[in-house]
Amino acid sequence: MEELHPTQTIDERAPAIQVRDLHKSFGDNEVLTGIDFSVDHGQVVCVVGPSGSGKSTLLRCVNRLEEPTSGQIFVEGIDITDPDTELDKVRSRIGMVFQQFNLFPHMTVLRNLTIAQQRAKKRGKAEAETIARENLDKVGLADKIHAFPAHLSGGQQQRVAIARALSMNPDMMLFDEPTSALDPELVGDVLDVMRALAHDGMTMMVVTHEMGFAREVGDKLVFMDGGVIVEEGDPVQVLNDPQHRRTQSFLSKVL
Ligand SMILES: Nc1ncnc2c1ncn2[C@@H]1O[C@H](COP(=O)(O)OP(=O)(O)OP(=O)(O)O)[C@@H](O)[C@H]1O
Repeated sequence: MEELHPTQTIDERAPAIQVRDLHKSFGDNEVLTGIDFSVDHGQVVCVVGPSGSGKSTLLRCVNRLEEPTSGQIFVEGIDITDPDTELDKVRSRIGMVFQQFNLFPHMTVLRNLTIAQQRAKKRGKAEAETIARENLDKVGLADKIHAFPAHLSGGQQQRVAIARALSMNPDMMLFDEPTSALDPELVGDVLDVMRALAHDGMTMMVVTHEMGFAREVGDKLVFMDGGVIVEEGDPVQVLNDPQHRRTQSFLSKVL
């Protein structure tokens, strides 16, 4: 039997995500300047910080949409910065939801959910459609299966994007400002879906300024500024305890 390289083996006891001394530069602009943190299985970690502080870059490094300049990132014990790691296998364990939904506009909702399953997971059409229907039901959009994205509200499109990510059976989900592009009245439905996922035990890393969500389901609140984590802790404590005044001062300006 082929021997596995140690860093290629999933370690169930390891944190879901562990980041060590992560640096990322674009040219001579160092955007992440030494990030250390971890996310345990089933935890919900919310990330806040000013525009340009590196929040999206951090998420994008975790699923290797960006290549770190230095440092290490372990996903379930696998070092994804190791050149020997098969990135596609690790990426398939991580679902990502973007601010702008990123649905294919020329495809129906159903096709948006089946295409990656068929291509990346090699599922047959019938199986992919069954899984798609289950996940659309979960986000309350079973009746929109044949609609095109342009005929849905922003909130509905984002719920389709969440259902699409779930259809790949991820172990964890990364959300990059999932409600920032939505009209205020549509935010609640998306947050309800995310709350339900959190209650089901999904491991989640969420860039968001929705502090009601962080308080209610977040296990950790991380404040980034200038490419580093400035403060972190239990959301209720970070939001109330004077010790975390830098996070509070930032939030008081943006909320
Ligand atoms: N592909 C890229 N090429 C060059 N610079 C980039 C790239 N991506 C991000 N940056 C720069 O990195 C810095 C951090 O960007 P990032 O998007 O991670 O911040 P952010 O905290 O998520 O901001 P926002 O809240 O506005 O989305 C910014 O100065 C940005 O211009």
